[in-house]
Amino acid sequence: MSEHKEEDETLDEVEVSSFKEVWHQVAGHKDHGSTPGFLMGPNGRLYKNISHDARGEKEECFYKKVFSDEKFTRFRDFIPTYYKTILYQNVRFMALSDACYGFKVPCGSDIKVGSVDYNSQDSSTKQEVHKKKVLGIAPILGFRFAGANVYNATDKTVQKLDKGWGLSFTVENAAKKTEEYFNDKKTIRRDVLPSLIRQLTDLLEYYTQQKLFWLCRSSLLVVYDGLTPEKGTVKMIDFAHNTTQENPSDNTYVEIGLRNLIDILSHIHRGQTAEWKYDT
Ligand SMILES: Nc1ncnc2c1ncn2[C@@H]1O[C@H](COP(=O)(O)OP(=O)(O)OP(=O)(O)O)[C@@H](O)[C@H]1O
Ligand SMILES: O=P(O)(O)O[C@@H]1[C@H](O)[C@H](O)[C@@H](OP(=O)(O)O)[C@H](OP(=O)(O)O)[C@H]1O
Repeated sequence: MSEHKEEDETLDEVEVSSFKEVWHQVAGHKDHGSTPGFLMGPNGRLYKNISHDARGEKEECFYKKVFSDEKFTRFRDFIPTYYKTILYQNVRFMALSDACYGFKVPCGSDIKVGSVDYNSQDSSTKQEVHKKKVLGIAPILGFRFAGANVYNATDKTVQKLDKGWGLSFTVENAAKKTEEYFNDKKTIRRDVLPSLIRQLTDLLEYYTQQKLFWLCRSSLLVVYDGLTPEKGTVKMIDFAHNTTQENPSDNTYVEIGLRNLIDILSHIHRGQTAEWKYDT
């Protein structure tokens, strides 16, 4: 459990009284023991609990670095905005922009990117856990869905596609499975794809040319609106395991995932899901 810091801000009554449970959370820790993993605040802010262990503090350091060092200016476009760290009921939370803010029905998916799920900074036990874990096709495709929310336009409900769904992907069915995330039971939401593909392509271009950091176990948070045509956003989240560049080939792990995801989304957009083949 990390100590609170002098610069942590306490919140006023108005801000605290507007805290709500995060109903659109897709994956990740819902809580850390008796404290919530996330809280939803006013004005499109999301508060992430960083008091649980060293991972929280490491992620906070990364956000603080990105939002203070101008070398990272371009990267800021691809991640939630970090505002401040606050202390609430003796627990530290980072105040971030909520990627789902302004969406009528946010259909979010949490896509872990990278063909490896551990790095040299993980303890040997953690490395072993991740090596042994059955992660389906992630090592081949470079991405896996940790979960997704999809709007069902027929009965007007939001359906959860869980971790089991993400692990049921194979190299043969990956495009068809990904398409399920865009299927609202009336139509395949191809209208949202050009914007999502463009944002992913921009991120890929940035990530492959930068030499500042390497991400491990980070996710793409892809969100489109279940009700509004063409509305979608992509943000990279979860930075507890970033490292500075150790080996020039390390960034290719994430690059592979981004390339394959963009390729699959492009096939879905063209209505060519059946033709998609893993390009070895
Ligand atoms: N800035 C954000 N805007 C909207 N939703 C977010 C944001 N950050 C996180 N979330 C939601 O919370 C979920 C978990 O986020 P995150 O991966 O940061 O948490 P975590 O507990 O560190 O995850 P893990 O268990 O994978 O380490 C995401 O899948 C997403 O639904
Ligand atoms: O996606 P899955 O299969 O649920 O696996 C989890 C995922 O790899 C998280 O990224 C990881 O948290 P960190 O990245 O913060 O280490 C968590 O570790 P944990 O169980 O030790 O929290 C894993 O259980």
